[in-house]
Amino acid sequence: MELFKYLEEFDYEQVVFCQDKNSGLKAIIAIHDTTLGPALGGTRMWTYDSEEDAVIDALRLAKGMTYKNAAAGLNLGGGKTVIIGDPKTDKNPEMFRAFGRYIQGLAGRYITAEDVGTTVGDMDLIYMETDFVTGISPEFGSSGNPSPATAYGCYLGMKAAAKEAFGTDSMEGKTVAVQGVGNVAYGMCKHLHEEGAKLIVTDINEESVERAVNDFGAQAVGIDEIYSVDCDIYAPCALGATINDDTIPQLKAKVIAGSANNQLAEDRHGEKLHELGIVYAPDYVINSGGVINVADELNGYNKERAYKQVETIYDSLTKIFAISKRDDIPTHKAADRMAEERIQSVSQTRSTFLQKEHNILSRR
Ligand SMILES: NC(=O)c1ccc[n+]([C@@H]2O[C@H](COP(=O)([O-])OP(=O)(O)OC[C@H]3O[C@@H](n4cnc5c(N)ncnc54)[C@H](O)[C@@H]3O)[C@@H](O)[C@H]2O)c1
Ligand SMILES: CC(C)C[C@H](N)C(=O)O
Repeated sequence: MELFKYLEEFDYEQVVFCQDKNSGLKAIIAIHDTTLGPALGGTRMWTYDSEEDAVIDALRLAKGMTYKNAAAGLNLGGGKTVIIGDPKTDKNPEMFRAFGRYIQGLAGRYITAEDVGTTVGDMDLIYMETDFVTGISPEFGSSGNPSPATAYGCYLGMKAAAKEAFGTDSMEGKTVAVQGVGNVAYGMCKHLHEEGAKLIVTDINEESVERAVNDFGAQAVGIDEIYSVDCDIYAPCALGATINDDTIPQLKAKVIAGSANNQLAEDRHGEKLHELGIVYAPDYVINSGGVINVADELNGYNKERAYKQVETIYDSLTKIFAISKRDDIPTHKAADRMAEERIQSVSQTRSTFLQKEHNILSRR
């Protein structure tokens, strides 16, 4: 790929390639934009088909974090890391310590946390080498695993989308088709089940499916069946790009609301959903509960304060749906506009030189 051409097109600030032969670390840290503050975004560990795929994933996810953090009202920029490898077989403590030293080298321009394939234990190893990591064990004064907060935000965001589509935000009797019942989706399903929703689930991991069937009476379906099942809401909670040319014609859902990052394969798929009258909750808004929760650590973590801020996801989505209707634009465009306006207005207030930035990392 022509890397610099891509960086210029989407205005990335920095990409760092990290290699440690001893531990097998191969990581890419992408920093998209730090106008609002240091770039905060998780670390994903995944087996990629090629190094180029890994670079592209890091870049797309980092840009998503810029928009997510801006739309969530956080004073944080966007960045993300991918570690190339199988999280089940390729991890070792030295790998995360080596990675922590690379983060320390960025001197606070980038702060990490969990994403797919990484755990609180991995964050604790990074913390041995750097302070610029969140989502570490609560014993250190941290918020721990961000998934429950993300799950709560997705549940509330789904209710806001249901209100838009069905005129009521009650989940009672609604059928939700969930793709991937991992950390976030399990918590989201718990909230939905408690409110009386019917669940249809799929996952490549059989144990995850069984857990949802046993705990919530969910109906299990095959991996490819999830798009076409009879349901009110489709919740993509695995990996990205599942809203595409193949899947859109299969959907019976009137709402798409789930935790996965980068759900639209391309922008035009968001336009197609708008044309079809399907209410799409933009991914980076509905799934911002986790980052809102870990970001609270920068002020000294307070769960009550953090969850109150997570609850604003409902109102943010309601506002986005209103802009989409008013201006007849797809919801993902309305969300982008909201995020870009915030970055633009803060960049103007920050044009005056200040010797020492306030409140960047007052730490736990
Ligand atoms: N964990 C968080 O706080 C958080 C925050 C924001 C966004 N997200 C996003 O939400 C998504 C889920 O995150 P998570 O932490 O629950 O991850 P996870 O790994 O715990 O769960 C993902 C689940 O999807 C399953 N899966 C993978 N490919 C699949 C496929 N093709 N079909 C069906 N199932 C498949 C996996 O087996 C796993 O059970 C990711 O896209 C992540 O980036 C997570
Ligand atoms: C907890 C966060 C910093 C990262 C999270 N995985 C996200 O995509 O939002």
